[in-house]
Amino acid sequence: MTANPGILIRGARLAAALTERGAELSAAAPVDLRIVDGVIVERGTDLAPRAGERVIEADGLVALTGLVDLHTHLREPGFEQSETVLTGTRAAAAGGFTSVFAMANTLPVQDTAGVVEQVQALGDAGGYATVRPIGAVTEDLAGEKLSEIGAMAQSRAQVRVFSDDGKCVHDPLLMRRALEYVKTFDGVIAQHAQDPRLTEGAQMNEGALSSELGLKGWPAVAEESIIARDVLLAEHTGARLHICHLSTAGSVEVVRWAKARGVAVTAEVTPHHLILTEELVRSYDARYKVNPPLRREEDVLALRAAVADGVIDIIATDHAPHPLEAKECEWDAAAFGMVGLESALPIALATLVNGGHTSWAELEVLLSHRPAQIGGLTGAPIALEAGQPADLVLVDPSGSSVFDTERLRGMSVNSPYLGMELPGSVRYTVRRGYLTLDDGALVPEATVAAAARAAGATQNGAAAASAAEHSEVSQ
Ligand SMILES: NC(=O)N[C@@H](CC(=O)O)C(=O)O
Ligand SMILES: [Zn+2]
Ligand SMILES: [Zn+2]
Repeated sequence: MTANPGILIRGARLAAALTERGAELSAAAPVDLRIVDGVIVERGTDLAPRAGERVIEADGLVALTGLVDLHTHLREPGFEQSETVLTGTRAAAAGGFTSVFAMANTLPVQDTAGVVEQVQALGDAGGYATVRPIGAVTEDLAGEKLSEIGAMAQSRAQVRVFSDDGKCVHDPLLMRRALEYVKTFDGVIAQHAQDPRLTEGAQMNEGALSSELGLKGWPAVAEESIIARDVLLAEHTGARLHICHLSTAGSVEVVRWAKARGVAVTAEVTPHHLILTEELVRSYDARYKVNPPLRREEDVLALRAAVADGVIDIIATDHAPHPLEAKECEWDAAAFGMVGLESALPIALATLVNGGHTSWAELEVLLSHRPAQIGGLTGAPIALEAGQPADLVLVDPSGSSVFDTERLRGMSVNSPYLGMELPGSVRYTVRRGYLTLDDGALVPEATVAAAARAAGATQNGAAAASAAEHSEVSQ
């Protein structure tokens, strides 16, 4: 029956066991994990290898449940010169991600059941990661009329997260209606908080430096005022609100206040807003042009502290690939956005774990459990123990290396970290019991696609097949 003889991981340290900030790896006992047919079937010590089993020696490696990115731009359909679902999920696997939520700013926009189902199917076929499409809040992201939220939620893609990301849902009545709508099925609105009037033509963080450089400023209040409004709307409607890419100290204070009031708000921060500052804009190198813009050192420190004290719930990459010509131009003409899937874990190590702001166990929550929970992702593990789905990542936290284009596995190279020395590396990614990243090398497409098909036939396949039958009957 078992086509796949399984995997035995020996001597890994579980992130979940490293609960103290600043703890050495030796604070956790090494454990072995046996994986068969997409499930962790055994956890113990000194497990004996079985015939045909792939043995991974994980001494010195940390095991986390597979990373989940709530904010990825996969660009397909429409912008395949930047990324495709396949290339973006390869980048995800290289970064230790087993699931990604794909933003809706594609062409056509992910604002119908047909488009979200297409994106999800492309993810399923590739097999490098679970792709959960995000639905647009408004038709064509135009901010004028609500999209087919219900149809997307009921589609095979079962959309739970809705966002006009790239654009702010600015009309307060539309925002209110969207929140009311998603509340009926426990969905969530992920807001790109940017007041469009306050940021017309804006190019970088507003302050002394923007004046000095002669670039139009993007004030912190453009973000903070939308967050303040939306947490009040979330409180009023009782719906779940998620704030994308928090970038200012003031935003942290607004979210802190909202949480203290009991509002159902969650917040994300990107790796780049945890490490980079506006000073980089002095170079006029458009790799540093991003939305929201890089802010001041004070903001970076406030964001790290907010992760440490739980005001910020998750880290999300906002992986935003762009072709060279969109970046190798004058600052004003360049596109906003940075790739981030492959660098997320090293940056999180550099800024949070190695800095003593979070433990490994907290990092696993920030990059895996909590984003899964916010996005309503089903079938993701909540612990690496027997009976759980085998989505996991093995990370080598030791050493550091220069981050170069070799490390980028998507189509675009607009990373702000090229040439920087970053700690740690992702060694193995296991999705549904099969390898997508093997000792730092991506597993070939045909192998992964075949493994995904086989995995579909055993576990989730049963549910998917019955859902498909059901939808055929009901059509
Ligand atoms: N973050 C970015 O700078 N760009 C994103 C849009 C967005 O996330 O707002 C993109 O789609 O390129
Ligand atoms: Zn955005
Ligand atoms: Zn985005």
